[in-house]
Amino acid sequence: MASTLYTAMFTKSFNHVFSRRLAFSHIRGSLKNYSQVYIAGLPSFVKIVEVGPRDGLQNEKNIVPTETKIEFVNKLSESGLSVIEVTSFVSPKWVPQMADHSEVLAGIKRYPHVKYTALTPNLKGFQGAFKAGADEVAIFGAASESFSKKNINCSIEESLKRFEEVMAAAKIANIPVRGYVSCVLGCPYEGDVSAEKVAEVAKAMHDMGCYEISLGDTIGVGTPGAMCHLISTVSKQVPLEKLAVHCHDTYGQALANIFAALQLGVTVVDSSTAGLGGCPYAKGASGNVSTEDVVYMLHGLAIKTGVNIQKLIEAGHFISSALGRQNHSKVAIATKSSL
Ligand SMILES: CC(C)(COP(=O)([O-])OP(=O)([O-])OC[C@H]1O[C@@H](n2cnc3c(N)ncnc32)[C@H](O)[C@@H]1OP(=O)([O-])[O-])[C@@H](O)C(=O)NCCC(=O)NCCSC(=O)C[C@@](C)(O)CC(=O)[O-]
Repeated sequence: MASTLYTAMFTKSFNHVFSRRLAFSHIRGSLKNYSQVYIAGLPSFVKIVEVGPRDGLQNEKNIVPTETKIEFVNKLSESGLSVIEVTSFVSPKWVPQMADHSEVLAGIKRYPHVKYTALTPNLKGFQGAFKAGADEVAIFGAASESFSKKNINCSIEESLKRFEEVMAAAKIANIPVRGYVSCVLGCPYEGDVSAEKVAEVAKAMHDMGCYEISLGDTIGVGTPGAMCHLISTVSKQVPLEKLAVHCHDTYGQALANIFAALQLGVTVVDSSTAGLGGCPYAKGASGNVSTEDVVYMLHGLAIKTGVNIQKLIEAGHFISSALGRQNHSKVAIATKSSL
């Protein structure tokens, strides 16, 4: 079924329902004159959820100074992103890097076009995030029992009970809640994860009131076919317009997987500037797909994002140099070397 749908969409695309918007020749390294080609069936706008300050930094061994985190978030805000996941209110014993969550939220410049969000695994986390002024929070579960246990120290069922408490408090406080499901295309401990299990957990989180469900390929093992099967299966339980994809790029499949999801109607993509990241409880997981590369692809497909890619690249170079790391965005590397 998934493959039929996918083939149908591809055929439709290649039956030219694609057209060139700007016929400028592509100049390597240029961010202004790339060709824009519109392909039918793709959305006209994609919302980017920037997770660099949280997912990107949480795995850093050395504690990143709070001032650096604040400056990174401010630079990201200036790029036009509409959602920035700033930090997480988790146990500092589990993830010491996020222990300065409240200071970071207090120190950033707030732009009216940006929603500043935080991860909250339980009621204690929610209370902290609310007090610190997070605009939204996210609960995070998994489709794999072993990962749930390693990541948040409870079973899937127990996690859903904890999330109910967060949902109830968030409802009273009028704070929107996003839901993550991890290990949607594979688990570092269990291997294959069934799309039906993902759909079950996603439905539970949607039913309890999450306004959006982000499907996390935590260890980046998925391929476009698996992504199509996943989206087709989950969208039978959760409306397509409520789904987001969150792809790590461990096997270099992230952009292809995102493209596949867009073709099936997904319009929300999580990504991390400079391709930072990895989950401390997912051995072998590399960074998220880089926001610069996602935005470059989307703009090349004539899909609007509201993001100024040049400013994003600057934010990526800033954080990479602050961390003393190679920038993992191919677009950032290409444009830097061409200057
Ligand atoms: C969930 C817990 C807290 C359970 O951890 P626990 O040890 O089972 O918690 P507990 O309820 O038994 O409490 C133990 C201690 O932790 C404290 N505590 C309890 N809750 C909090 C809190 N919110 N903030 C601060 N402290 C907290 C609590 O007060 C107590 O303190 P003590 O009395 O020992 O001094 C722990 O497992 C945890 O913090 N896990 C977080 C792990 C994490 O952050 N992982 C990375 C994010 S998920 C991810 O990256 C995947 C994602 C979202 O990006 C999508 C994808 O890629 O797939």
